[in-house]
Amino acid sequence: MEKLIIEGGKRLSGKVEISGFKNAAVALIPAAVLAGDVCTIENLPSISDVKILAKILRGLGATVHQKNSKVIEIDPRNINHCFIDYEDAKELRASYYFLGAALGRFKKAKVVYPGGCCIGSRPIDQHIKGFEALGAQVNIEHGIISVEAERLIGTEIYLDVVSVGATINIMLAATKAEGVTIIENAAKEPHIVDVANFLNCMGANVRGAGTDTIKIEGVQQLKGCHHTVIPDQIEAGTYMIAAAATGGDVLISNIIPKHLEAITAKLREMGVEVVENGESLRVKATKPLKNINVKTLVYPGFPTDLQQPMSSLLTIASGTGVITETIFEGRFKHVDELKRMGANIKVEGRVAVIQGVEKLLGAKVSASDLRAGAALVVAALAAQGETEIENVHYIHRGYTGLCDKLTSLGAIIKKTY
Ligand SMILES: CC(=O)N[C@H]1[C@@H](OP(=O)(O)OP(=O)(O)OC[C@H]2O[C@@H](n3ccc(=O)[nH]c3=O)[C@H](O)[C@@H]2O)O[C@H](CO)[C@@H](O)[C@@H]1O
Ligand SMILES: C=C(OP(=O)(O)O)C(=O)O
Repeated sequence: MEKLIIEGGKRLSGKVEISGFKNAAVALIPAAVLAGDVCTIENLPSISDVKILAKILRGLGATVHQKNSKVIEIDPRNINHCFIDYEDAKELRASYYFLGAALGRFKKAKVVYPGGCCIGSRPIDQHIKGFEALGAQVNIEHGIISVEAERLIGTEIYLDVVSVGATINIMLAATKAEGVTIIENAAKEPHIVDVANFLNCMGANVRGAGTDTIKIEGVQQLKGCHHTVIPDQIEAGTYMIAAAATGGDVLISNIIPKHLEAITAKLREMGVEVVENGESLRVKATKPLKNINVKTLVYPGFPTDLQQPMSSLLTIASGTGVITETIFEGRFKHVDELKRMGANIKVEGRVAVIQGVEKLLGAKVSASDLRAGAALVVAALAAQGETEIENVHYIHRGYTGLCDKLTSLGAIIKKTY
């Protein structure tokens, strides 16, 4: 089993280029099922979630050509069914996007209940509500979600909770429904816009993505297209936090600064210098940092996916900080691991109270999920001595070339097996 060994206490400096957004890429690949011709997707991250989705597509009959580590060509024309079994579906959350895409194209699909990070209960009732409103029958038996419709008819769907996954899934299915679908209380995350742009590039008619009302006018046929994935705001935020945690000076390039406003604002509140320059940000930190309060919210609020790395930074800031996790009730599993490194954190329900300590000390720790892994990497980079991180496969779900990127910034990090 792969482990990361990090010798902490090295100041990060230099330039790091951000890869394509995991959460956009993992929706775009299933969305290609809807296309009537070849789709080329560029700036893909090199992560295990993308590899699994490509494998699933091949299993369904698509021709998938990985032109290089960042570019994939998908010809979905030979797909004639959609059944995704436990072995594939359990590996990641985004397997649920095949439900919406295949429902749009074939009017039916079967996908085993999705996996993904174990960070709370993660129901999919809003996806189901949307599919049913469009006219589909949904059954869940033996862990398999089956959706089937004679016709999909556009309608108005109000989401009871703001859900990224439900917004995208309904958008995918509605793209080929008859008439107009309106999603109210839609999620506004940047990847919703990226998926809408991809669909529109194929000939769909999706308007309002990025606002809380999305209007989709169904079309009969979609074509192939070229699309470039937007930069990964969570990867960028993780490097910004890592730079701050090591008192570093790092240029984060290939980003959209607008997508990073919440993290930029919070780092500045801590005393970190963040300077925006076109498609890059320079993050410069001098210790000690001031502790702050952070509350996770839907976009444009502070992203839950950065809450765990951010909590590592708060452990070494002076004073007391409070983290309130409003999206996923189980997203504090990394806390016990941070405590092994000397962090002073008390969790009650959805709130973590963090009393900053002078330093963290390297220890043996284990990642429980993707961003817990990122949080432990941040803590290890800042800690005194050596940290050994287990369960690194979670980190590979979402970070392209983490070791190489960190090494180029001056970190001392190696893999062992
Ligand atoms: C592959 C992907 O893009 N994953 C992201 C996506 O996950 P995911 O799409 O699973 O997250 P959602 O936005 O759907 O979840 C937000 C909240 O809504 C709840 N909910 C969701 C759907 C539903 O049908 N019913 C319901 O109650 C969830 O339990 C959660 O409390 O958005 C999350 C929130 O930004 C991110 O942390 C994940 O990284
Ligand atoms: C929770 C995450 O991913 P997923 O939804 O794919 O489990 C994440 O990217 O932080």
